[in-house]
Amino acid sequence: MTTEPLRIGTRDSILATWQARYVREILLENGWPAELHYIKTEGDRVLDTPLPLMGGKGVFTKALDDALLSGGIDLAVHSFKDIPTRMPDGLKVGAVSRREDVSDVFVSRESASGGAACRQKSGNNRPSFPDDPEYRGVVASSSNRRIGQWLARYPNFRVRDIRGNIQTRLRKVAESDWDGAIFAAAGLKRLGLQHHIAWKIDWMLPAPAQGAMAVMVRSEDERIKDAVLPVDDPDTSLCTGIERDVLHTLEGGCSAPVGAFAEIRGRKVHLKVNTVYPDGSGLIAFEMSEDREKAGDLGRRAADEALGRGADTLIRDLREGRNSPGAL
Ligand SMILES: NCc1[nH]cc(CCC(=O)O)c1CC(=O)O
Repeated sequence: MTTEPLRIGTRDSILATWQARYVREILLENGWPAELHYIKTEGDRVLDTPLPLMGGKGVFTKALDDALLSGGIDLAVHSFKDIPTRMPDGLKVGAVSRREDVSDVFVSRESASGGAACRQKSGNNRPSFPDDPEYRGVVASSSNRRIGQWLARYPNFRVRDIRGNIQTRLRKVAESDWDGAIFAAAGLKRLGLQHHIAWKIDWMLPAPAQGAMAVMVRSEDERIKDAVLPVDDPDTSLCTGIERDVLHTLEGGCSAPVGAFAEIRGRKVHLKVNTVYPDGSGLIAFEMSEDREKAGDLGRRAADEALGRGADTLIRDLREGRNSPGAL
């Protein structure tokens, strides 16, 4: 039995590092010392291109997949929502962590710099700008899903692209003349930056697997698969698996405007799905539930339901470069 520490591959952003350290703690508690290996991905290097234009698939994961396959690292820790639904040959998800807050939140120009002073009382998710459909505001996001859902609700907003790690994005918002930007609550909370949240966007559906971490391992590496098992939360694994099945069946990449959120309520799994054009038109939204024991194909069935309701046209239009229905 060797005593070499396990090698955990991670991106070098502070969120990625926090997540890799979280996994390292659990491994250590279970008798597996481990060290972090920092690896830059295309998504870290190329910061001047909007995410949906970067070819989507695996911009935050490919360099870590390659390091796993070549044996340079033993496991890789990711935000699960950044992992393409099509797994590279030879790799698999070995564990899915319990979820942080899954919601998307609004960081206003004021809360990006000031924080707590402008924070609203919890339970009050009222917008930080005039809640008037005529209001012509500006919101920043590089996610088609967030932009589409936002414009479906606030069609008079203009949209700005925003890239970079969490601190960079907070700084950009603070220095901007925008109303604010949309962030994942999970990232801000993990880093103790929740005081920058102005309000929770409680009507927005998160990305499939948002708020969960996933540990990637080599499919054949029994030793590492055993080591990472204590990180796994079976309920989160079930729910995020269903959400990712929706995206996979719709054949949307990680930049597809697909929201999906599954949660366990008693004996049932309850799933919410929506799809929308990035210009805010053509919103399709519905819910389905199924007994836990029979929920194995809930994600696929929900995707079929979405296709029947018109998501087939959306997927075709986006693949052919049309961002709104009928636009040629
Ligand atoms: N796409 C980048 C990304 N990937 C995971 C998170 C946050 C953590 C999570 O959602 O699990 C973020 C930042 C964001 O969306 O604001």
